[in-house]
Amino acid sequence: MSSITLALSKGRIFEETLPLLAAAGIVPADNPESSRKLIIGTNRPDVRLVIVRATDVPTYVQYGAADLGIAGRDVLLEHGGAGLYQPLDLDIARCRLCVAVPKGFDYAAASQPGGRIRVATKYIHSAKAHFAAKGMHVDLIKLYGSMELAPLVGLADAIVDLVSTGGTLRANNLEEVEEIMQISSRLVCNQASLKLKRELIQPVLDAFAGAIQ
Ligand SMILES: Nc1ncnc2c1ncn2[C@@H]1O[C@H](COP(=O)(O)OP(=O)(O)OP(=O)(O)O)[C@@H](O)[C@H]1O
Ligand SMILES: O=P(O)(O)OC[C@H]1O[C@H](OP(=O)(O)OP(=O)(O)O)[C@H](O)[C@@H]1O
Repeated sequence: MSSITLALSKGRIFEETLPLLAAAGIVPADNPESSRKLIIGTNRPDVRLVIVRATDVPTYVQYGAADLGIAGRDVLLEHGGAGLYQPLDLDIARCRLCVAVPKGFDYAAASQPGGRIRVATKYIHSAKAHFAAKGMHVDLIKLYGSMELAPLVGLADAIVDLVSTGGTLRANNLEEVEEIMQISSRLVCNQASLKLKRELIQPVLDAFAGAIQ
């Protein structure tokens, strides 16, 4: 019997995907927050979930280890999207990619064409494209977490990071100075899977599309 595998990350994406899965008649058998299982069955024998790191979702789908996945636009832009069909913006995990600096830092002066600053980020590709379009010279420092700390301890002048409520910036005396793009999560599909397993995948795509508010 043919079956489909959906790659999801724990936390907000899993939580916000549950109603979409429900609309497709799919109910996970375990909660990844409490279970250590990495492969989670569902009420449907032909659908299973694999729980992976948010940044690994596109890779699992690209290589066909998962047929479908849900990943943020931020993650997809860094991955590049090779081999992935992106049929749906699910409008979940909404936030924005921003430039932020310590309060009082004169970003307007530093960001004049020809200006040079040091920027810490996990989003090297998107940051590079943004600053290149502004004609700024930027030394990018790759971090994997807690970007907000970098300007506070002299590692960088600015950060490029995700902002939602702005609470993390405020708590660390930082301010947003530029929005780079709006972010939400998308459904991605392995291109070969879509051809070979269309009869299983299409109803899931249709149910998700119908459930997006
Ligand atoms: N504060 C936020 N509010 C809303 N959506 C967010 C927020 N932070 C991140 N996201 C979105 O949710 C996705 C998953 O974020 P999550 O925090 O679960 O993983 P992560 O910790 O960024 O990734 P990794 O585990 O690979 O380091 C991000 O790629 C982004 O698109
Ligand atoms: O504007 P806010 O509402 O404060 O959200 C912004 C924070 O959210 C994200 O981190 P996340 O919550 O994913 O942190 P974690 O990965 O450490 O859980 C992002 O990297 C910011 O630090």
